[in-house]
Amino acid sequence: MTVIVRFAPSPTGLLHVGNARVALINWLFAKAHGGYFMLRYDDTDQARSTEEFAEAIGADLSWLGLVWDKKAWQSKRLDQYAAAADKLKADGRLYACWETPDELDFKRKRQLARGLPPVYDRSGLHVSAADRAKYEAEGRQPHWRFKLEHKDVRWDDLTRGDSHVNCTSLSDPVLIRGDGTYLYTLPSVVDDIEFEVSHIIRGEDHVTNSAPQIQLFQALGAVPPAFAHLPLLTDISGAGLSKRLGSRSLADLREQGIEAMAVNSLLAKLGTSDAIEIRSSLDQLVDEFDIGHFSRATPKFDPNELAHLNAKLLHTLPFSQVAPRLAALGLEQADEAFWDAVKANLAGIGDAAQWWPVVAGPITPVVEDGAFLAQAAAVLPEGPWDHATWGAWTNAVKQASGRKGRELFHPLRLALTGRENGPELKLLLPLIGRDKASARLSGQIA
Ligand SMILES: Nc1ncnc2c1ncn2[C@@H]1O[C@H](COP(=O)(O)OP(=O)(O)OP(=O)(O)O)[C@@H](O)[C@H]1O
Repeated sequence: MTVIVRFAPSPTGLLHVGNARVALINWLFAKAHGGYFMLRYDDTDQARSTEEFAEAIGADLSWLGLVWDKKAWQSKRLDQYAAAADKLKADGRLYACWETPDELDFKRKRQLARGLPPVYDRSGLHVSAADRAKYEAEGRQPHWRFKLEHKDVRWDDLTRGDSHVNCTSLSDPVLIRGDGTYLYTLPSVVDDIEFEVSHIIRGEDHVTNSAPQIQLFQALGAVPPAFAHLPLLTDISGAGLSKRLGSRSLADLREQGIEAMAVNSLLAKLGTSDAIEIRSSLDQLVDEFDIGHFSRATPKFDPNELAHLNAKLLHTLPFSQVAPRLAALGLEQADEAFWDAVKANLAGIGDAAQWWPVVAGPITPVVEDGAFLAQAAAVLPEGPWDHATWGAWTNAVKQASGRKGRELFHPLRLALTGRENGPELKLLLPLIGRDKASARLSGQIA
């Protein structure tokens, strides 16, 4: 069987880390099984969907490296949904209902007051021709419900195991609103059939939808795909994430200097039995992927954990990979030695910019003890300088001054870099060079 999966966001906001986790797991599942990943915009809600959000979602997925094999827009496929609706009507599985929202509300309240579950009573099935004519004359538009079979629907969920929903306790779902627009269910199933989706991997928010959807697959003459419902990712406080509220968006993370592979490394392993470690490529995550490793416990997104992974990742990146990005930060002259010196001290790649003046100048040195610095300047070695220079020089300063430890090193760092702490001076010193070092030790801006 060819594995075909889809990520189906509504373009109503920016992707958050929860959406990204589902997209990534779909993509990894497809690639681990030699299959295909589809991006499908669930944009039938024309009022809230925008082209800008659709583009931003595509850009976010591309940034993560989740290249899609196919892309579709539900708003361009309305004819297919109408054809499916016609078939369901002809088969007696889609029926018109004429209640107004107030009438439905009243019915629900009455049922609840009698201690009954607020399940739709199917009165739409028994509307007389006269009543129908009356409603039409009043200008009412019917909404359309899918007639469920009142039975238990079971499926073997790849994450939740044996799952079932008793459809007797569900209202027949509305598939088409009074204004003729489609709710999520019908377009989703029609697309999954047409695009031959083999596995639906999505958030747990869709578990109860699965039973009516399975019946809908069958009513449209198709075999339902396999399902995996993953627990929803929450914030560290346990609060939910929402695309519409703009929480934890990928765009924000990118803005903060977080690397795509740091996000992928975290989201591919969060909520699994595997250790969370930095991975430098999606291929590595594909090799390690097993959907059976995802647990049912609610995973929490911890920004500090991501920041920590990001710093670790930067440490592993070769200069060839970061050179264009350093250039984009205005550091065209930064070379491999600079990158190797600073990479361990960056929270985000943008931080490299703050270290550039330390090697290229000018900076204002911090002079704590001028006499000591003069003593140190006097024993500065002649060039050429390399990684051994710092050790040789500080040994000489130690001999000359009798200082050691922090008392020896800290004033040198303050003078040479103007900062309390930072990259290893062994690596920085040859980049600063003798002239600038000497000037800074005497308190000059250099
Ligand atoms: N917090 C979350 N954790 C994991 N998956 C999620 C989370 N929220 C949504 N998803 C999944 O993301 C996919 C895209 O869903 P959808 O576009 O409806 O996102 P959403 O964030 O729920 O949107 P909105 O906030 O606009 O309702 C679905 O598979 C959905 O189950």
